Amino acid sequence: MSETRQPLIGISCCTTTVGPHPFHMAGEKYILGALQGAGGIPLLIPAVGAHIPMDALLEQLDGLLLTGSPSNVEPHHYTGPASAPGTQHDPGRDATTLPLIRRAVELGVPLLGICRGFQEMNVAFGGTLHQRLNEVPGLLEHREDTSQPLPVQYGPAHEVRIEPGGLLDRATGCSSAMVNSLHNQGVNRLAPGLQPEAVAPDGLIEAFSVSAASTFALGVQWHPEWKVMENPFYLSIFKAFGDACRARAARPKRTL
Ligand SMILES: N[C@@H](CCC(=O)NCCCC(=O)O)C(=O)O
Repeated sequence: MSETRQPLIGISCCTTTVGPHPFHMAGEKYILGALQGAGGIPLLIPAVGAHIPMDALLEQLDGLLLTGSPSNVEPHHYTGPASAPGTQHDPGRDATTLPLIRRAVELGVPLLGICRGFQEMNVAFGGTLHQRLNEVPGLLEHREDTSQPLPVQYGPAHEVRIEPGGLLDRATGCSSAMVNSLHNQGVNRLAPGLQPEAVAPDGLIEAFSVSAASTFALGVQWHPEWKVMENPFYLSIFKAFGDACRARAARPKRTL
């Protein structure tokens, strides 16, 4: 009997430029989250949109990790008003992740979306985003204080209440938890077919699952990848994702 192989986890990249050259990159904390938290082999997915053969890629992948990013999803993807001048966008990333998310769910590839990745999941399934949470009456401050060192920026910022009996409850065994908060966009209208899994004290949806998914498909607005091995709540999310990836890795795989 052969041992289950280590799952291959695709990680979404952002585009950037180094000197005059375009690059595709993903933050190290996401790579370590896939490697150490989920126990997978990380594979960076370049943000080249339709140039990537999506079905062939997803057939090889056992999981898909959608990273955070300073850039925002372009609002035309959710028929939102134009972004404020100076807003950072990444059309290559949008063109890659939005179709990839929909197809991953159709093909039963486990999915974990973080921050921008969580927002992408909502948009991919037809939801809308608040573009500037700080201008929405009644909401907490969800942005990080960028004048502080990183460990402070990624420190606990607010509580989330976890929906009893949901995917996140089953994954973590927690009814509430303290989470970090480093974003200024958020769920406005939740997409059809997404199930709230955690809510901030101001009512903002902070986690959801995909009701129709045949496997683990969770989005979280916070950053569980931050020092994942040191935070049992964050680690339990990556472990549950990793378990789903291992289950997929155990299936017979087609060769390309
Ligand atoms: N731009 C969006 C998403 C915020 C986000 O993902 N931040 C993470 C940045 C750091 C990193 O790459 O991990 C918003 O402002 O809501």
